[in-house]
Amino acid sequence: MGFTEYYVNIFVSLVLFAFLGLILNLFHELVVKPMKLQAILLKQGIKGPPLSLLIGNIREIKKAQSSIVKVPSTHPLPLTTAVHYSFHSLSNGGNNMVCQVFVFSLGTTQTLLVNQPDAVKEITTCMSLALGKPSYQQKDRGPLKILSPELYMDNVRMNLIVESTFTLVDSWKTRIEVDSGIADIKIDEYMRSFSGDVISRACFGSNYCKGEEIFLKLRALREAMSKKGLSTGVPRMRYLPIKSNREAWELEKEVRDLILHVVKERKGAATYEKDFLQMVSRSHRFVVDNCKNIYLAGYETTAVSATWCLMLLAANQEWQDNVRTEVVEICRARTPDAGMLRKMKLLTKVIQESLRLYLPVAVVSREALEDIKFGEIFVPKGVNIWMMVLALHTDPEIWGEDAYRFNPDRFSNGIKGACKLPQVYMPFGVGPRVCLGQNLAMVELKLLMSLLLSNFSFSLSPNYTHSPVLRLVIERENGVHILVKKL
Ligand code: HEM
Repeated sequence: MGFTEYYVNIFVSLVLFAFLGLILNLFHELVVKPMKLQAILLKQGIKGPPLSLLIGNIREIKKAQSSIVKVPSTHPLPLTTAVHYSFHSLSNGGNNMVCQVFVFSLGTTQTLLVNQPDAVKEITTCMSLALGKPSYQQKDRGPLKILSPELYMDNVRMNLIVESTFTLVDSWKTRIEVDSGIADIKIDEYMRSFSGDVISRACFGSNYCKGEEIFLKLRALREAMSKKGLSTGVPRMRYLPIKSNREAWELEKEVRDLILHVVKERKGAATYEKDFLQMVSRSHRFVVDNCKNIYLAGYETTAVSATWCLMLLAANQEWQDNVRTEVVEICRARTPDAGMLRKMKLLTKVIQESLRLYLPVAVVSREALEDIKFGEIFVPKGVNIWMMVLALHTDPEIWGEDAYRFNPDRFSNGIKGACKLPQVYMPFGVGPRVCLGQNLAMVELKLLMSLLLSNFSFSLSPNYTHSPVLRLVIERENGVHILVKKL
């Protein structure tokens, strides 16, 4: 054997070994592991739809989602969000050992869906003990910590939010003038611009115009992913070079470039010292991932919450009038500050109730990082646990007969007084990975609502149809139309 031939043979053998290793690894990840996890769950009587290779039961999930019950547009509104029925319809028998859980698989991942209070008690404990990390998210919060609102919700940031709110108020005043006194406004885009503007200014030191391209691309990315069922989480399938993935990769690259551009600009302009980007000085990948998280986590969520809250105020005139009276009395024609916002008890109750019924994030998820036990149920490491917070927020056994009704008064004695199991109220999640922006979000919502209420009155437009749908967040399929009048 010649010298060259010898090396070629070694090279070919190495390639073959590597290929074989890859095939074995894929077989283990895609077939052996999910089957093993499913067998452990099955042994305990926890069944799920049959597992099909690679795509799991994504088809069933999609089918169930598309058959969501549409709630008719009637006044007063039936506030049943209907969305969670799509998940209930997937349950094949459930299990009544400790809780009603059922398993479904997202591609190669086994997921337990939990919506029973007994199990939630155990799960929230597990979350608080940091035994799980949010599924499909980075393990380390990293520089996200700097958003800790106790530290950073100060007057400067507050003023930035006020500026964003006034931009919105002014644009509505112009619309009302053009429409001779009363405007029929589809509020969704306005709420998105507002929320995007706040994130851009308060965390990234730019305004919505600059951030807009990033938000639009992120939205397109989100849509591309949810269209293909990828948002429901099939981690390994994300790497296959199929058309939808290639589209998503292209968008991801564009978002990355745009974010890095903002980062570079920020480095050159020393303005607001607590600006998020100035505090982050690690690798590009790390910066981009964290910025993407903030843009995504803080943008749609707040926009959607504001939209639903306004819809509820428009549909409940008495509450609207009462909250307006409270705001006017506290503010006395001054711009609200932190002290004034704290005194707005009625507004706080309205926002809490709105976040109960129309919480943007319907599912809080964790991946078991080690074997754990929930009551009698053994959950092996690697299984994802999805908590259907939406179902828990509207369970009559927890909230009483009027669980589906808009009744902010239930929060008169705080969350503890509002329901039997206060730990199930978790619009911002729970445990060590609880939402980092919750205080910022509450301040945003309070400022926005108080300034809108002191400038305008609202009612539902005849063009409004009640159609909440569960995508990545609970949003409205046809948008929320309200009639807005200047006071
Ligand atoms: C009404 C508005 C908002 C709602 C309802 C909301 C809700 C949530 C929920 C449910 C989670 C998951 C928590 C868990 O898994 O336990 C989360 C995570 C997160 N939120 Fe929010 N959020 C809102 C606004 C914001 C804002 C304005 C920001 C930042 C500017 C933000 C930043 C984050 C971040 C960074 C995380 C990930 C935390 C981690 O993984 O450690 N959120 N949010």
